[in-house]
Amino acid sequence: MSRKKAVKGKGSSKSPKASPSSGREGGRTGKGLAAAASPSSGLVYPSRPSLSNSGEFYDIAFKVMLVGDSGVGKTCLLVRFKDGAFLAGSFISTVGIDFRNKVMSIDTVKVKLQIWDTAGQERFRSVTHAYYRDANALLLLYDVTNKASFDNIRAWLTEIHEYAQQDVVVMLLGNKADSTHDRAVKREEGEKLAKEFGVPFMETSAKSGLNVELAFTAVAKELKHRTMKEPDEPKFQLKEYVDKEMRTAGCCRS
Ligand SMILES: Nc1nc2c(ncn2[C@@H]2O[C@H](COP(=O)(O)OP(=O)(O)OP(=O)(O)O)[C@@H](O)[C@H]2O)c(=O)[nH]1
Ligand SMILES: [Mg+2]
Repeated sequence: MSRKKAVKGKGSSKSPKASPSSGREGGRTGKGLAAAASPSSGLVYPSRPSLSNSGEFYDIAFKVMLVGDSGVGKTCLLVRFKDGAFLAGSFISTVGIDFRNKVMSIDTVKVKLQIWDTAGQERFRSVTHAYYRDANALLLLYDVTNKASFDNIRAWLTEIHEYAQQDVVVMLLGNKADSTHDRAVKREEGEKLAKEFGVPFMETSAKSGLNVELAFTAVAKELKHRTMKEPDEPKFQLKEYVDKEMRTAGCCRS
């Protein structure tokens, strides 16, 4: 993780050039705009808390990207996490790239996640590539009711290795776990694939909220520990944390 792009102070957060200056904390970039924008690192090391656009103070910030095939539920997962709601009804495919911010309390630290919602459609792939290098974490989604989206995970991981930072945090999420009747991918298959690639895994549901908070919290904890770890503090074990949290909650929590 690069520390060089430190940003300090109110309103100076290095948002991508295409980000809005007012209104809701998020923005959308169309294809051309996104390709022209130079996405900056979301990492912030202020000596005192910074103020996010929504008026919330935070101590440290990271960029998280949602990736995976079109229709797997990336936008819905983000909306569930940010607003606690589910976007039911017709499917509106993301165009280009979009982002929302959320400040979380991790231990005693305010962690701002700048969450980039990418378009899964093939035609936007070059836009997504431009953003990989600044991502601190990637949530890679497939849809448990769509086998093809699961089969494509290997290709996504190849792409991640090609474009993302070497130490990027990657977590595999099998979304739409609420759709028990339409399930096409067993949980064990997801677990096996994640094990093969050495990444943490959980099933989620943007509809029910299952594990949504946990997925983002786990990533935020990992990033915060990497950055602020005391010399004598043991290394945070992301996979162990996820496994323990899921066991404690009987595998299913919202
Ligand atoms: N049952 C169920 N449906 C979901 C869930 N998450 C998303 N959906 C539905 O799946 C469809 C696609 O969701 P989106 O979040 O727009 O998918 P996306 O990954 O953002 O797609 P792109 O923007 O094209 O990359 C929508 O009709 C959602 O209502 C879920 O957890 N459970
Ligand atoms: Mg979308």
